[in-house]
Amino acid sequence: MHLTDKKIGFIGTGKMGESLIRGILGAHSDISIYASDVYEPALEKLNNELGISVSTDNAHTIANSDIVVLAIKPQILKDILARIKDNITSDKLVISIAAGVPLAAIEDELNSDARVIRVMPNIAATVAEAASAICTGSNATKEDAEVALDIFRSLGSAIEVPEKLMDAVTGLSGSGPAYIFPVIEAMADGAVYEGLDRASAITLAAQTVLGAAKMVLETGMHPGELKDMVTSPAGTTIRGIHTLEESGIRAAFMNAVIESSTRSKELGK
Ligand SMILES: NC(=O)C1=CN([C@@H]2O[C@H](COP(=O)(O)OP(=O)(O)OC[C@H]3O[C@@H](n4cnc5c(N)ncnc54)[C@H](OP(=O)(O)O)[C@@H]3O)[C@@H](O)[C@H]2O)C=CC1
Ligand SMILES: O=C(O)[C@@H]1CCC=N1
Repeated sequence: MHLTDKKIGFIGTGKMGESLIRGILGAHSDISIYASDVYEPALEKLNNELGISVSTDNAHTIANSDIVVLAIKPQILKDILARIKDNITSDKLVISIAAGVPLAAIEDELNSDARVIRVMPNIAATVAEAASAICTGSNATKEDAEVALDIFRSLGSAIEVPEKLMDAVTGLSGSGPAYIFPVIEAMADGAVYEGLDRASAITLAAQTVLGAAKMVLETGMHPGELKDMVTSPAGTTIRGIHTLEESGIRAAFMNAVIESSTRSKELGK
């Protein structure tokens, strides 16, 4: 099975829908993508820039697709599912990326044979560096899971997890890019304070985050050990680390992930 044999439809072309569409087209330029949304200017932009087929009619998108990605807000998911229920036949694979919404809640709104997979990607799909996790619904086959993993691995990395861990994934990697953007901005601010120009400061800060992440992924070393490689005794780095620890950086990041996971659980209720 090749992904390019599949036609993918997007319901919702907001921030995440567009990110996934751009990422998928970057990885598979000849794939057929259909998309619908209520906001016509967003559709026109995607049609003009990417040449994909667009419509304001979700039924049209579904009819043309083998895989239907639900990229709409969790709060309106139930309403939309009720409206598209009879368009989702068992020959289609449904992928929901809605934060918090459990597979059972989605399956309850669809016909009993609906094949559903839940995925938590992140916005870095735009540049094929997303970190995604998937879990499978009661009718999804092994092949469906492979198809979903293929799609999201082509957008970065993807793993399968038990559904009970999806809120933790949401708090960590789903929301995570938004924790790191301010870190990059703030690090650059520090260098601007010290006299570096803004553009150079942002480039150096972003490359520093990218390089640190790549070292963790490629060396397999523990982040603490990598940190120790940078901190010379009585050097510059340990002074910076001391300040960060005084500011409670570890608790701040842990709490961000925990609070975001808690909000994901709330969205599922
Ligand atoms: N943003 C992110 O980084 C991530 C988001 N997610 C999940 O992705 C989903 C989408 O989030 P995001 O892209 O940020 O949200 P957006 O609001 O940017 O996108 C949702 C889009 O759906 C449109 N829409 C509303 N009603 C309908 C309808 N009836 N039919 C078709 N389209 C409709 C909205 O239009 P309008 O605005 O006019 O209402 C909007 O363009 C959410 O469930 C979120 O939890 C998951 C991982 C990361
Ligand atoms: O903030 C949100 O709710 C969505 C889900 C994960 C990232 N953005």
